Amino acid sequence: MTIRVAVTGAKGRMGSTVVEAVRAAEGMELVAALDAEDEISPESLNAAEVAVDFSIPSVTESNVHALLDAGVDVVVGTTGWTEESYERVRVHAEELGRAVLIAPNFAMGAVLAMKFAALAAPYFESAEVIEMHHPNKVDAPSGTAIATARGIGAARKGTGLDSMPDATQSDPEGTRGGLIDGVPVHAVRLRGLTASEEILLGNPGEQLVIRTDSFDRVSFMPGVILAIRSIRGRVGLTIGLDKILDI
Ligand SMILES: NC(=O)C1=CN([C@@H]2O[C@H](COP(=O)(O)OP(=O)(O)OC[C@H]3O[C@@H](n4cnc5c(N)ncnc54)[C@H](OP(=O)(O)O)[C@@H]3O)[C@@H](O)[C@H]2O)C=CC1
Ligand SMILES: O=C(O)C1=N[C@H](C(=O)O)C[C@H](O)C1
Repeated sequence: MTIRVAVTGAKGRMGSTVVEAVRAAEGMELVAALDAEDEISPESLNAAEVAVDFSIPSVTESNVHALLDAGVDVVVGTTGWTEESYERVRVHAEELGRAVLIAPNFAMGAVLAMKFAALAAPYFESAEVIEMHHPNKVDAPSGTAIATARGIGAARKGTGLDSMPDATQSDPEGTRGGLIDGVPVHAVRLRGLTASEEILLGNPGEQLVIRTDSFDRVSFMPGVILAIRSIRGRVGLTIGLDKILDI
């Protein structure tokens, strides 16, 4: 059976790539391509069953609520989510018996890098995350870096690795990065990049580096298409593509 798909943020870098991917996908039909100027309503969604949101961090939550009210399940790649906004969407989706999947990164390499980092984290004294993106990105740090740092922080809990070795006493310019769950996170914006992340893990005399690079936005498309196919039949909020891949 054909899945009727709508895209919100359809004129953006990711949205326009998703539009092409849905058009090319077997068993899917693109029935609506909405952007900033378009209202989200049952009419504008044109009987879509699943909507994919790649808009901007400041509007994604309200888009998701509007999409749920309009009667569709929602796949979200937009960043900017907090524990509070997750909770509001979880409650709304459960009330309506609908499904929302929010993933900070749909690229296989990035999903696995987050997993590998959490797996390695309890065995290293030091861990730092460096995310590197194109200079048009509006948010920092990246959603992927936040999720990576949270995964590392959670994996270190209860292991005796209370804090990381760091003798820094003075850093008036904040060059040691931002701390997320105790993990230093550094953001680079560089012309020529698309999306990269490096996780550095250190012990006396050794280092493990986990690196993932998206050179092209096509890297995110297999994950987005898989999410569209998998979301039907689920209820409530799912966070992360790893849950769909069951890894
Ligand atoms: N999960 C993942 O795998 C990935 C996630 N991302 C995330 O996806 C998001 C989008 O990134 P990117 O495509 O580069 O950004 P862009 O700025 O290229 O695209 C965003 C689009 O959304 C539009 N928009 C603005 N307001 C609304 C609205 N209310 N409703 C619908 N659309 C709206 C923008 O229009 P206008 O320009 O007129 O404001 C623009 O066309 C970011 O949060 C980014 O971090 C990116 C890559 C992969
Ligand atoms: O804005 C981007 O480009 C990306 N955003 C996501 C993020 O913030 O993690 C995913 C990927 O890194 C590309």
